[in-house]
Amino acid sequence: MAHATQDRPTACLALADGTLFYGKGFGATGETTAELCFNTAMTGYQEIMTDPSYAGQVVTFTFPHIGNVGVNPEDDETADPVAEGMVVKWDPTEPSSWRATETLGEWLTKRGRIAIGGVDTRRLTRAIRQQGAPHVALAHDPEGNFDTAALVAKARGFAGLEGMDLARRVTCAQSYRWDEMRWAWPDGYTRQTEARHKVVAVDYGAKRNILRCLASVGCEVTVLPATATAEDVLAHKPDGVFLSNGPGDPAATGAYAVPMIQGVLDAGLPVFGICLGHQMLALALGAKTIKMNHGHHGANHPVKDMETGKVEITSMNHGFAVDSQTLPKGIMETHVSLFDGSNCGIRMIDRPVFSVQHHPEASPGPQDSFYLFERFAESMAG
Ligand SMILES: NC(=O)CC[C@H](N)C(=O)O
Repeated sequence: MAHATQDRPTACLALADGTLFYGKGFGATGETTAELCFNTAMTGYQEIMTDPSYAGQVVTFTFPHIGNVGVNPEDDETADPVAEGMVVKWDPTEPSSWRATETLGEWLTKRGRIAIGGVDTRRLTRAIRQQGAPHVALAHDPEGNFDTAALVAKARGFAGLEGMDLARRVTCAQSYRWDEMRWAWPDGYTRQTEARHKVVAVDYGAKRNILRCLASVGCEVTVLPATATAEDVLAHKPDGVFLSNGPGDPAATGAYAVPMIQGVLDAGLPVFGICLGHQMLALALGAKTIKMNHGHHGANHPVKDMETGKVEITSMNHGFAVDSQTLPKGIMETHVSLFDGSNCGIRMIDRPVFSVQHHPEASPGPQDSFYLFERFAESMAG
């Protein structure tokens, strides 16, 4: 009997269609509801869990060995994990890295995030690919008591990310100066340590490494909350404006971001956007965004630069996309996903206003996309 008790599942993942996955819980106990996505990256689970763009989502990791290098204070993309929970194949082993200060489980527990191990993540990923990102409830109970009908009902009750403005939830409370002039890359890759360009970065859920990358190409960065107006931005007399990544539906956040962006465009400033920032720049220029079936989440996504013909290996994390069919005249499609042909970049033909769907601050390439930061800095040099 002791054996049976030990094997009793302590976590349950319920999909809205009634499918149940059982496993071993780690991290916090309790319940959460979210949209479920899968991420194919082999490294960077800590950066993924702390990427604010994952708010409202539970992440299934397709790579089986998650947690095996522990967690450390340097790799956070923001102060807290913002993904709602994680689903993994194997239970994490003891960390084997000199950088580890905690186990993944301890770290998740402190931050109130639930994880389930021992799940057939291949089966789950196939289900996500076939049906689209499902709504789920994830529960962790050390006693293994689950009211599965109630969990399925909670999964069904989750409103979904469409129409959700989550940027307001994860943005900074107040403006601040990004003063970390430290290397954006572990190998010390940097271009510029002296600030030459005044940049306002509007924070819809910005990853720290984006701000580091801006600093490393010579930007003095002032970060403003998501709800900043064009007047708030222009009051800083910036040389250029950066629009960050972030969670939720671009159309919902666009309700207040688009007027701000249009005001900045009217002022004639260079603009650079990443991910949610890209989607909202597209909205401000008159294009539309759509919800994807299961999105792009991983660190091996090939993106073609249509102007040079070069392919960049990129990091991706998005569930919405710019509909390239809706790009108005004067806006060119600069980048395209080689996985499915979806839009990955735009620019105004006659002005230094551009944005990309992928994450040039992340480093699978490892530096394939860094030129975008340099392009932004050059556009402010005149
Ligand atoms: N990483 C991001 O900025 C994500 C943008 C948007 N929330 C999406 O899922 O498409």
